[in-house]
Formats: sequence, C-alpha cells, structure tokens
Amino acid sequence: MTDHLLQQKAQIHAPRPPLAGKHHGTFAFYTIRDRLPVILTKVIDDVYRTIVGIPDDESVRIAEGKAVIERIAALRYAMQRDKRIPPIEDSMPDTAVWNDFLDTYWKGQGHFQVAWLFQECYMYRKIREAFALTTTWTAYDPFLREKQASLAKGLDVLGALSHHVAKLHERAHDPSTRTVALAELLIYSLWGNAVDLSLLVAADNVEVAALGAKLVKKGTEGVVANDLDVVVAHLAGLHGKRVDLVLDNAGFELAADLFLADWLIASGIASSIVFHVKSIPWFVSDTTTADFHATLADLTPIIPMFVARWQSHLASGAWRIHEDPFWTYPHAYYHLPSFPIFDTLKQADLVVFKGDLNYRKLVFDCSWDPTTSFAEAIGPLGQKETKFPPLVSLRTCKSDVCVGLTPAKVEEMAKVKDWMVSGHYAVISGANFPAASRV
Ligand SMILES: O=P(O)(O)OC[C@H]1O[C@](O)(CO)[C@@H](O)[C@@H]1O
Repeated sequence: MTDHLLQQKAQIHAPRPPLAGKHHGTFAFYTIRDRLPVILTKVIDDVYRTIVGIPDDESVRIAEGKAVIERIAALRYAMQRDKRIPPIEDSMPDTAVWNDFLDTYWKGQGHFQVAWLFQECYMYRKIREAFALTTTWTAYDPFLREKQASLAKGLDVLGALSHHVAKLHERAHDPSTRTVALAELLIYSLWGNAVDLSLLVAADNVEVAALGAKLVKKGTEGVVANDLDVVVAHLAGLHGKRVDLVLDNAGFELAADLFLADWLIASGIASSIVFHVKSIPWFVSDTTTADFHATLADLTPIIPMFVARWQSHLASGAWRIHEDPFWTYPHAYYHLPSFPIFDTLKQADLVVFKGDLNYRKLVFDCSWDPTTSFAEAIGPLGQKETKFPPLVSLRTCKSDVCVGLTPAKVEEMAKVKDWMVSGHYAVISGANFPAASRV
C-alpha cells in the first residue's frame, strides 16, 4: 500500500455534518434526484450520437459504445433508487485510492446517504469507469461537445473584454494603475466562474483607470464575503513570484483566468504561473490538458495577439500545465497535506482556487454557520503549522455552503431566495496572508 493510502487510514471526518441527499428539500437532495440524472442522460445521448457516426465495419467500437450506454443507464437507475454504492471496477491508476476511500468512509451506503461531495465526485468517476472498461473509448470525453458549445456563446464578450485588457497591458508597469488592474482581473476571473462577464463589459470608452474602478465596483456588488483588498495588496507587493491557479471550467472561465495570468507575468509580479488541471473529464466542464489547448485554439480567431503571447508563455515555461490525480479523488482538501500535490502547491507564493467545487472541497462541504471564518472552515490549510501559502478562493455560489459572512450580511441574504445556489452571488475568500497585506 502506498504512503498516502496508509496515511488515509488515519480517518479525517468533516468537522460539521456533511451536506447529503438524505436531507429532503436541500440542494443536495434536489441535485441527486433531478440534476445529476439529467447529466447522465446527456452522456448517454452524446455517446449515442457518436455511435451513429461510426462506420458499420467498426463493430467492436459500436458494441463497446453500446456497453458504455448500458453502464451509464445502470448508474442512473442505481442513483435514483438510492442503491448501495459499489466499488470502482476498472484498473485506472487511481482505482485503489477510490475504493479505499469508499471502504473507509462510506461502505455499503446508498447515493442519498453518503456525503453529497463524495456522491457527486463518485458519479463522475463512475462515468470514467464506463469508458475505461472498453478498449476503443478510453480517451473519449462525453462532455466535449458541451464544452465547445459553451465557449462559442461567450466569444463576443471575450473579444470585447480583450480590448480593455489590452489597455491594462499598456500600463502593466504603471504603479498608479497596478492595484486597480489587479482587482479588475481578479473580478473577471471570479465572474468567469458564473460564465457571465457580459454585465461587466464596457461599451463606453472612458479613461482606462476610471473604467477599471467602475468595473471593480460593479463586480463586487454581489460578493458576500470579500477579501479582494487583502489579495490585491499582497499581490501588488510581489515581484518575480510563482502563482498557482487550481482551475475550474474550460472555455469561457479559463479565458478570464488566462487574462489574469498573462497580466501577472506582464507586470513582473509573477515570473511563473502553474495551472492545475484535471486528468480526466470532470463535473462536465472542468479543464483537462486537452481542454486547455482546445480553448487556446478556439480563441485564436477572436484574440490572436493574446493567444500568440500565451503560447509563448507555455513555450518558455513561464506558464506550466500541471496534472495531478488528487483533483479527481473524492477527498476534501483537509486531506491535501497527505498527498504529493501538497509539496507542489507549497512552492507557490499564492494559490488561487477557482469555482464552486474547489470551495466545497476547501470547507469540507458541511453545515457551517455562515459567520464561521474562512480560515477556520478550511481546517489544516488555514493553520500556521501546515505552512500552506496564502490562498484565495474565487467562487460564485452554486451550492448551499458558505462561510465568512458578517451577521449583518447573513441577515441581509436571508431575504434573498436561493442566493446560495443561483450563481448570482460570490465570495472572494482568502487565508494565510501576511499581516502586512491586511488593509
Ligand atoms: O464549476 P463549479 O463552479 O465548480 O461548479 C460546480 C458546482 O455546480 C454544481 O453542480 C451546482 O450547480 C455543484 O454540484 C458543483 O459544486
């Protein structure tokens, strides 16, 4: 048994009751009952569409495609009926880790009984299993069509945004606009997670700094816990450092992240950016290495100058794409210090976690009192002795867990229906920043 499997044996449990489908009426319940089956149905439809295009003489591929459909349909059936969750049956490099986790924490329990975080990750891993058990579909991505379609819808907005970002580049070394540019680019990266930057795109031609300030003001309106100033103050004081981005969605969100990463290099704040991607298709639109390159290719006709520079960052090594199996394990980030990825992340001067799923894993996806501080909710990663670098979560709220709110904000948000899951609200939550960055 490998070291981290042994370490896993020292069980780590959520510090509060985990969100789970067994709690009727919650977003977890509704997701497992209604939303996840729809995702499985779409996978079936996608595979079916592909099978229809396969020539008759490729009988093995056709037969294996049909077997994939049967396995996904069986998963949907088991999930909707709250059947006991069985082990993963393939022999991928992570199979033992998955089955050990299942055995340790959730053995013999049904989809609605286990923690929602585990259940939802398991569903995506089980989709992978259906392809891994074939000989001809092992590299197939059933979400590729959807990812391509989603970026296509956002190209106009990204094109418009790029004009403004180009102006920020002209002044990348100007100390008087540094902080506002940083704030703006962080805001784009944040709202890219909601796949909607259109509200922020400037139609007018105001002076660049004034426009930036206006966009930041607008972009922070729905931010219910806001450490933007601390993050900006920290970043603005860095030179030639390393920033790691734990990516979320490919396409539109990734493009917004790349605007940020590019400017960090242009300004001299960072000399190195590491992008952490998934090694298998995950939560529909999460970025894999192939998606990263496909996004650049799709953006080339719209923003050719940007993409050329991004390619040169990749060629020079200033930007690196890093795959690690941990990101598609079932573990919350309380477990992160037991895995090799911990040592990689510790070399960063700032780690940016993008999106809702990363947030859920950071705070262990459990029933926190919303006034709990983010540093407390992230457990070991927020504790001094762990020596984890400063980190920030840029997340639009799409699941019903949220911390770091003031009592007044809790009261205000209580009047807003579904604010936790609508994607219209967000958090910029940081931890581990040196006292000098506190503003
Ligand atoms: O792409 P993101 O921001 O991680 O969102 C994924 C989230 O979306 C959901 O499916 C809810 O809409 C959650 O289950 C999951 O945490």
